[in-house]
Amino acid sequence: MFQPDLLRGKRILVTGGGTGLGRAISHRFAELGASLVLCGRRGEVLESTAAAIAGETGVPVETAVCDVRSGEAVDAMVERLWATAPIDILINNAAGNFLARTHLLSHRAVDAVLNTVLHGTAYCTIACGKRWIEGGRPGTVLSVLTLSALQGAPFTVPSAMAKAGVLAMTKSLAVEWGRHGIRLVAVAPGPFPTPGAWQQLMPEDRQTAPLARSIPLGRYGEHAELANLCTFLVSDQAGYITGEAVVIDGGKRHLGGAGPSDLLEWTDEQWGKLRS
Ligand SMILES: CCCCCCCCCCC/C=C/C(=O)SCCNC(=O)CCNC(=O)[C@H](O)C(C)(C)COP(=O)(O)OP(=O)(O)OC[C@H]1O[C@@H](n2cnc3c(N)ncnc32)[C@H](O)[C@@H]1OP(=O)(O)O
Ligand SMILES: NC(=O)C1=CN([C@@H]2O[C@H](COP(=O)(O)OP(=O)(O)OC[C@H]3O[C@@H](n4cnc5c(N)ncnc54)[C@H](OP(=O)(O)O)[C@@H]3O)[C@@H](O)[C@H]2O)C=CC1
Repeated sequence: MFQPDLLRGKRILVTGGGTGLGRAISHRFAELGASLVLCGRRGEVLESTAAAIAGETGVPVETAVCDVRSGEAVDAMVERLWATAPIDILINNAAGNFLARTHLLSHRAVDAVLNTVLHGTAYCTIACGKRWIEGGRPGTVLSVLTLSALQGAPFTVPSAMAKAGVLAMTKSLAVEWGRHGIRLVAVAPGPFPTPGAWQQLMPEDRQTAPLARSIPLGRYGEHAELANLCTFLVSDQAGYITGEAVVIDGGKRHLGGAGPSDLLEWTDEQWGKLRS
Protein backbone atom coordinates (compact mmCIF):
# COMPACT_ATOMS: atom_id res chain seq x y z
CA MET A 1 0.00 0.00 0.00
CA PHE A 2 2.80 2.44 0.87
CA GLN A 3 6.26 2.65 -0.67
CA PRO A 4 8.36 0.40 1.59
CA ASP A 5 10.80 3.25 2.34
CA LEU A 6 8.15 5.97 2.77
CA LEU A 7 9.48 7.06 6.18
CA ARG A 8 13.16 6.15 5.76
CA GLY A 9 15.40 8.87 7.20
CA LYS A 10 12.66 10.18 9.51
CA ARG A 11 13.30 10.20 13.26
CA ILE A 12 9.96 10.05 15.06
CA LEU A 13 9.17 10.64 18.74
CA VAL A 14 5.97 8.87 19.85
CA THR A 15 4.65 9.77 23.31
CA GLY A 16 2.79 6.86 24.87
CA GLY A 17 4.46 4.65 22.25
CA GLY A 18 4.88 1.68 24.57
CA THR A 19 1.27 0.50 24.53
CA GLY A 20 -1.99 0.38 22.60
CA LEU A 21 -2.46 2.68 19.64
CA GLY A 22 0.91 4.39 20.14
CA ARG A 23 2.59 1.02 19.82
CA ALA A 24 0.60 0.09 16.70
CA ILE A 25 1.39 3.43 15.04
CA SER A 26 5.07 3.09 15.96
CA HIS A 27 5.21 -0.42 14.54
CA ARG A 28 3.81 0.76 11.20
CA PHE A 29 6.27 3.65 11.05
CA ALA A 30 9.14 1.25 11.71
CA GLU A 31 7.95 -1.11 8.95
CA LEU A 32 8.26 1.84 6.58
CA GLY A 33 11.83 2.63 7.62
CA ALA A 34 11.48 5.32 10.32
CA SER A 35 13.77 5.35 13.34
CA LEU A 36 11.81 5.70 16.56
CA VAL A 37 11.93 7.08 20.06
CA LEU A 38 9.16 5.73 22.32
CA CYS A 39 8.33 7.80 25.39
CA GLY A 40 6.25 6.96 28.46
CA ARG A 41 6.46 6.72 32.24
CA ARG A 42 7.20 2.99 32.55
CA GLY A 43 10.69 2.01 31.40
CA GLU A 44 10.06 -1.73 31.34
CA VAL A 45 6.98 -1.34 29.11
CA LEU A 46 8.93 0.87 26.70
CA GLU A 47 11.91 -1.51 26.60
CA SER A 48 9.74 -4.51 25.88
CA THR A 49 7.88 -2.74 23.04
CA ALA A 50 11.10 -1.31 21.60
CA ALA A 51 12.72 -4.75 21.54
CA ALA A 52 9.66 -6.27 19.84
CA ILE A 53 9.44 -3.58 17.15
CA ALA A 54 13.19 -3.53 16.51
CA GLY A 55 13.21 -7.33 16.31
CA GLU A 56 10.32 -7.46 13.84
CA THR A 57 11.37 -4.57 11.59
CA GLY A 58 15.13 -4.28 11.96
CA VAL A 59 15.06 -0.52 12.57
CA PRO A 60 16.56 1.20 15.62
CA VAL A 61 14.10 1.94 18.42
CA GLU A 62 15.16 4.13 21.36
CA THR A 63 13.23 4.69 24.56
CA ALA A 64 12.85 7.76 26.76
CA VAL A 65 11.27 7.55 30.20
CA CYS A 66 9.47 10.83 30.71
CA ASP A 67 6.31 12.03 32.42
CA VAL A 68 5.00 14.58 29.94
CA ARG A 69 3.16 16.41 32.74
CA SER A 70 6.51 17.92 33.71
CA GLY A 71 7.70 20.66 31.34
CA GLU A 72 11.22 20.34 32.75
CA ALA A 73 11.28 16.59 32.11
CA VAL A 74 10.04 17.11 28.54
CA ASP A 75 12.68 19.78 27.85
CA ALA A 76 15.42 17.54 29.24
CA MET A 77 14.24 14.58 27.14
CA VAL A 78 14.04 16.58 23.92
CA GLU A 79 17.42 18.24 24.57
CA ARG A 80 18.98 14.82 25.09
CA LEU A 81 17.39 13.40 21.94
CA TRP A 82 18.44 16.37 19.82
CA ALA A 83 22.05 15.94 20.99
CA THR A 84 22.10 12.67 19.02
CA ALA A 85 20.00 13.76 16.02
CA PRO A 86 17.01 16.05 15.47
CA ILE A 87 13.50 14.68 15.67
CA ASP A 88 11.61 15.09 12.37
CA ILE A 89 8.12 14.09 13.48
CA LEU A 90 6.38 14.28 16.86
CA ILE A 91 3.35 12.10 17.66
CA ASN A 92 1.38 13.45 20.64
CA ASN A 93 -0.35 10.25 21.73
CA ALA A 94 0.15 9.99 25.52
CA ALA A 95 -3.12 10.39 27.40
CA GLY A 96 -4.98 9.67 30.59
CA ASN A 97 -8.74 9.27 30.88
CA PHE A 98 -11.40 7.68 33.08
CA LEU A 99 -15.17 7.52 33.37
CA ALA A 100 -16.56 9.68 36.17
CA ARG A 101 -19.43 11.97 37.04
CA THR A 102 -17.96 15.40 36.51
CA HIS A 103 -19.53 17.12 39.53
CA LEU A 104 -17.73 14.66 41.82
CA LEU A 105 -14.22 15.11 40.39
CA SER A 106 -11.49 16.38 42.72
CA HIS A 107 -9.04 19.04 41.56
CA ARG A 108 -6.32 16.41 41.34
CA ALA A 109 -8.52 14.20 39.18
CA VAL A 110 -9.12 17.04 36.73
CA ASP A 111 -5.41 17.89 36.73
CA ALA A 112 -4.35 14.27 36.16
CA VAL A 113 -6.03 14.35 32.75
CA LEU A 114 -5.52 17.99 31.76
CA ASN A 115 -1.85 17.95 32.71
CA THR A 116 -1.17 14.87 30.61
CA VAL A 117 -3.27 15.59 27.54
CA LEU A 118 -3.27 19.39 27.28
CA HIS A 119 -0.10 20.49 29.05
CA GLY A 120 1.98 17.46 28.06
CA THR A 121 1.07 17.92 24.42
CA ALA A 122 1.90 21.63 24.57
CA TYR A 123 5.26 20.98 26.26
CA CYS A 124 6.31 18.36 23.69
CA THR A 125 5.13 20.44 20.74
CA ILE A 126 6.88 23.62 21.90
CA ALA A 127 10.09 21.75 22.76
CA CYS A 128 10.29 20.34 19.22
CA GLY A 129 8.90 23.44 17.48
CA LYS A 130 11.43 25.81 18.98
CA ARG A 131 14.31 23.59 17.90
CA TRP A 132 12.91 23.25 14.37
CA ILE A 133 12.48 27.01 14.06
CA GLU A 134 15.87 27.89 15.57
CA GLY A 135 17.59 25.23 13.47
CA GLY A 136 15.77 26.18 10.25
CA ARG A 137 14.43 22.63 9.91
CA PRO A 138 10.99 21.48 8.79
CA GLY A 139 8.94 19.35 11.15
CA THR A 140 5.58 17.63 11.55
CA VAL A 141 3.36 17.21 14.61
CA LEU A 142 0.52 14.69 14.65
CA SER A 143 -1.75 14.71 17.69
CA VAL A 144 -4.11 11.87 18.56
CA LEU A 145 -7.43 13.44 19.58
CA THR A 146 -10.75 11.69 20.25
CA LEU A 147 -14.18 12.28 18.75
CA SER A 148 -14.94 14.15 21.97
CA ALA A 149 -12.65 16.99 20.86
CA LEU A 150 -15.21 17.75 18.17
CA GLN A 151 -18.48 16.99 19.90
CA GLY A 152 -17.84 16.73 23.63
CA ALA A 153 -18.32 13.62 25.77
CA PRO A 154 -20.26 13.38 29.02
CA PHE A 155 -18.51 11.50 31.83
CA THR A 156 -15.05 12.07 30.29
CA VAL A 157 -15.17 15.83 30.43
CA PRO A 158 -11.53 16.67 31.32
CA SER A 159 -10.39 14.50 28.39
CA ALA A 160 -12.87 16.14 26.00
CA MET A 161 -11.75 19.60 27.19
CA ALA A 162 -8.08 18.76 26.82
CA LYS A 163 -8.40 17.17 23.39
CA ALA A 164 -10.44 20.16 22.18
CA GLY A 165 -7.55 22.34 23.37
CA VAL A 166 -5.10 20.22 21.40
CA LEU A 167 -7.26 20.67 18.30
CA ALA A 168 -7.13 24.44 18.86
CA MET A 169 -3.34 24.18 19.14
CA THR A 170 -3.20 22.23 15.87
CA LYS A 171 -5.16 24.85 13.95
CA SER A 172 -3.37 27.81 15.56
CA LEU A 173 0.18 26.58 15.10
CA ALA A 174 -0.54 25.45 11.54
CA VAL A 175 -0.85 29.17 10.80
CA GLU A 176 1.87 30.47 13.12
CA TRP A 177 4.50 27.89 12.12
CA GLY A 178 3.52 27.21 8.50
CA ARG A 179 6.12 29.64 7.14
CA HIS A 180 8.81 27.62 8.94
CA GLY A 181 7.83 24.46 7.05
CA ILE A 182 6.18 22.93 10.11
CA ARG A 183 2.89 21.05 9.63
CA LEU A 184 0.43 20.19 12.40
CA VAL A 185 -2.21 17.54 11.82
CA ALA A 186 -4.47 15.43 14.01
CA VAL A 187 -6.56 12.29 13.96
CA ALA A 188 -9.83 11.89 15.86
CA PRO A 189 -10.48 8.17 16.39
CA GLY A 190 -13.71 6.54 17.48
CA PRO A 191 -13.42 3.35 19.54
CA PHE A 192 -10.33 1.21 18.87
CA PRO A 193 -10.09 -1.49 21.56
CA THR A 194 -6.89 -1.31 23.62
CA PRO A 195 -6.29 -2.65 27.13
CA GLY A 196 -5.67 0.91 28.38
CA ALA A 197 -8.83 2.48 26.99
CA TRP A 198 -11.05 -0.50 27.75
CA GLN A 199 -9.85 -0.73 31.35
CA GLN A 200 -10.61 2.95 31.88
CA LEU A 201 -13.73 3.42 29.78
CA MET A 202 -15.47 0.13 29.08
CA PRO A 203 -16.61 -1.56 32.30
CA GLU A 204 -18.47 -4.82 31.71
CA ASP A 205 -21.87 -3.16 31.97
CA ARG A 206 -21.11 -1.09 28.87
CA GLN A 207 -19.84 -3.97 26.78
CA THR A 208 -23.26 -5.46 26.15
CA ALA A 209 -24.63 -2.53 24.10
CA PRO A 210 -25.08 -3.55 20.44
CA LEU A 211 -22.30 -2.06 18.31
CA ALA A 212 -24.61 -1.25 15.41
CA ARG A 213 -26.38 1.27 17.62
CA SER A 214 -23.31 3.36 18.14
CA ILE A 215 -21.16 2.71 15.06
CA PRO A 216 -22.77 2.73 11.60
CA LEU A 217 -20.14 0.38 10.16
CA GLY A 218 -21.02 -2.04 12.97
CA ARG A 219 -17.53 -2.72 14.23
CA TYR A 220 -14.64 -1.20 16.14
CA GLY A 221 -11.64 0.26 14.39
CA GLU A 222 -8.59 -1.87 13.67
CA HIS A 223 -5.23 -0.61 14.83
CA ALA A 224 -3.76 -0.96 11.34
CA GLU A 225 -6.43 1.37 9.96
CA LEU A 226 -5.44 4.13 12.35
CA ALA A 227 -1.73 3.48 11.85
CA ASN A 228 -2.10 3.75 8.07
CA LEU A 229 -3.94 7.06 8.36
CA CYS A 230 -1.24 8.44 10.65
CA THR A 231 1.44 7.20 8.26
CA PHE A 232 -0.08 9.08 5.34
CA LEU A 233 -0.57 12.27 7.35
CA VAL A 234 3.02 12.46 8.60
CA SER A 235 4.56 11.44 5.27
CA ASP A 236 5.79 13.86 2.64
CA GLN A 237 2.85 12.67 0.50
CA ALA A 238 0.62 14.79 2.76
CA GLY A 239 2.92 17.81 2.53
CA TYR A 240 0.11 20.25 1.70
CA ILE A 241 -2.15 19.22 4.60
CA THR A 242 -1.91 21.26 7.78
CA GLY A 243 -4.24 22.38 10.55
CA GLU A 244 -6.64 19.50 9.82
CA ALA A 245 -8.10 16.79 12.04
CA VAL A 246 -9.21 13.63 10.24
CA VAL A 247 -12.00 11.62 11.85
CA ILE A 248 -11.69 7.82 11.74
CA ASP A 249 -14.72 6.39 13.49
CA GLY A 250 -16.81 4.10 11.27
CA GLY A 251 -19.35 6.90 10.91
CA LYS A 252 -20.01 7.22 14.66
CA ARG A 253 -19.87 11.01 14.54
CA HIS A 254 -22.73 11.22 12.07
CA LEU A 255 -25.10 8.95 13.93
CA GLY A 256 -27.00 11.87 15.44
CA GLY A 257 -28.05 12.94 11.96
CA ALA A 258 -29.58 9.52 11.31
CA GLY A 259 -32.21 10.03 13.99
CA PRO A 260 -32.76 7.77 17.00
CA SER A 261 -30.33 4.90 16.69
CA ASP A 262 -32.84 2.22 17.79
CA LEU A 263 -34.45 2.61 14.34
CA LEU A 264 -31.32 1.04 12.86
CA GLU A 265 -32.33 -2.27 14.43
CA TRP A 266 -35.99 -2.24 13.41
CA THR A 267 -37.18 -5.30 11.48
CA ASP A 268 -39.11 -5.26 8.17
CA GLU A 269 -42.13 -6.20 10.24
CA GLN A 270 -41.80 -3.12 12.40
CA TRP A 271 -41.39 -0.85 9.37
CA GLY A 272 -44.37 -2.52 7.68
CA LYS A 273 -46.51 -1.96 10.71
CA LEU A 274 -45.59 1.71 10.78
CA ARG A 275 -46.32 2.14 7.05
CA SER A 276 -49.72 0.51 7.29
C1 LIG B 1 -19.52 1.52 21.00
C2 LIG B 1 -19.44 1.98 22.40
C3 LIG B 1 -18.42 3.05 22.56
C4 LIG B 1 -17.99 3.23 23.98
C5 LIG B 1 -16.78 4.09 24.12
C6 LIG B 1 -15.51 3.30 24.28
C7 LIG B 1 -14.28 4.13 24.48
C8 LIG B 1 -13.85 4.90 23.27
C9 LIG B 1 -12.56 5.59 23.45
C10 LIG B 1 -12.69 6.99 23.88
C11 LIG B 1 -11.48 7.82 23.80
C12 LIG B 1 -10.34 7.35 24.59
C13 LIG B 1 -9.53 8.23 25.15
C14 LIG B 1 -8.38 7.85 25.99
O1 LIG B 1 -7.66 8.71 26.37
S1 LIG B 1 -8.05 6.23 26.34
C15 LIG B 1 -6.53 6.25 27.25
C16 LIG B 1 -6.70 5.53 28.48
N1 LIG B 1 -5.39 5.30 29.10
C17 LIG B 1 -5.06 5.80 30.26
O2 LIG B 1 -5.83 6.49 30.91
C18 LIG B 1 -3.69 5.45 30.76
C19 LIG B 1 -3.10 6.49 31.68
N2 LIG B 1 -3.96 6.74 32.83
C20 LIG B 1 -3.51 6.96 34.08
O3 LIG B 1 -2.32 6.97 34.33
C21 LIG B 1 -4.54 7.20 35.18
O4 LIG B 1 -5.78 6.68 34.79
C22 LIG B 1 -4.71 8.69 35.53
C23 LIG B 1 -5.18 9.52 34.33
C24 LIG B 1 -5.73 8.80 36.67
C25 LIG B 1 -3.40 9.30 36.02
O5 LIG B 1 -2.78 8.45 36.94
P1 LIG B 1 -1.98 9.02 38.24
O6 LIG B 1 -1.30 7.83 38.85
O7 LIG B 1 -1.18 10.18 37.93
O8 LIG B 1 -3.13 9.55 39.12
P2 LIG B 1 -3.76 9.02 40.47
O9 LIG B 1 -4.14 7.61 40.37
O10 LIG B 1 -2.85 9.40 41.58
O11 LIG B 1 -5.07 9.91 40.53
C26 LIG B 1 -5.00 11.33 40.47
C27 LIG B 1 -6.35 11.85 40.92
O12 LIG B 1 -7.36 11.38 40.02
C28 LIG B 1 -8.37 10.68 40.75
N3 LIG B 1 -8.93 9.60 39.94
C29 LIG B 1 -8.27 8.61 39.34
N4 LIG B 1 -9.12 7.79 38.72
C30 LIG B 1 -10.35 8.27 38.95
C31 LIG B 1 -11.66 7.83 38.59
N5 LIG B 1 -11.86 6.74 37.85
N6 LIG B 1 -12.71 8.56 39.01
C32 LIG B 1 -12.54 9.68 39.75
N7 LIG B 1 -11.30 10.15 40.13
C33 LIG B 1 -10.23 9.43 39.72
C34 LIG B 1 -7.64 10.16 41.96
O13 LIG B 1 -8.53 9.83 43.01
C35 LIG B 1 -6.72 11.33 42.29
O14 LIG B 1 -7.44 12.35 42.91
P3 LIG B 1 -7.40 12.58 44.52
O15 LIG B 1 -5.97 12.63 44.94
O16 LIG B 1 -8.13 13.85 44.74
O17 LIG B 1 -8.12 11.39 45.12
N1 LIG C 1 -8.43 3.35 22.24
C1 LIG C 1 -9.38 4.15 21.80
O1 LIG C 1 -10.53 3.74 21.51
C2 LIG C 1 -9.11 5.60 21.60
C3 LIG C 1 -7.92 6.18 21.98
N2 LIG C 1 -7.71 7.50 21.71
C4 LIG C 1 -6.42 8.11 22.02
O2 LIG C 1 -5.39 7.27 21.58
C5 LIG C 1 -4.23 7.47 22.38
C6 LIG C 1 -3.73 6.14 22.89
O3 LIG C 1 -4.72 5.54 23.71
P1 LIG C 1 -4.72 3.95 23.98
O4 LIG C 1 -3.63 3.33 23.21
O5 LIG C 1 -6.10 3.49 23.79
O6 LIG C 1 -4.44 3.89 25.54
P2 LIG C 1 -3.13 3.51 26.39
O7 LIG C 1 -3.53 3.62 27.81
O8 LIG C 1 -2.56 2.24 25.90
O9 LIG C 1 -2.11 4.67 25.99
C7 LIG C 1 -1.78 5.74 26.80
C8 LIG C 1 -0.26 5.87 26.75
O10 LIG C 1 0.13 7.12 27.29
C9 LIG C 1 1.19 6.93 28.18
N3 LIG C 1 1.11 7.96 29.19
C10 LIG C 1 0.05 8.21 30.02
N4 LIG C 1 0.33 9.22 30.84
C11 LIG C 1 1.58 9.65 30.51
C12 LIG C 1 2.42 10.66 31.01
N5 LIG C 1 2.03 11.46 32.00
N6 LIG C 1 3.65 10.84 30.45
C13 LIG C 1 4.05 10.03 29.44
N7 LIG C 1 3.29 9.05 28.92
C14 LIG C 1 2.07 8.85 29.47
C15 LIG C 1 1.00 5.53 28.76
O11 LIG C 1 2.23 4.95 29.17
P3 LIG C 1 2.69 4.97 30.71
O12 LIG C 1 1.50 4.59 31.54
O13 LIG C 1 3.82 4.00 30.77
O14 LIG C 1 3.16 6.37 30.95
C16 LIG C 1 0.45 4.79 27.55
O15 LIG C 1 1.50 4.25 26.80
C17 LIG C 1 -4.64 8.45 23.46
O16 LIG C 1 -4.29 9.75 23.07
C18 LIG C 1 -6.14 8.31 23.49
O17 LIG C 1 -6.76 9.47 23.98
C19 LIG C 1 -8.64 8.29 21.08
C20 LIG C 1 -9.83 7.75 20.72
C21 LIG C 1 -10.17 6.38 20.94
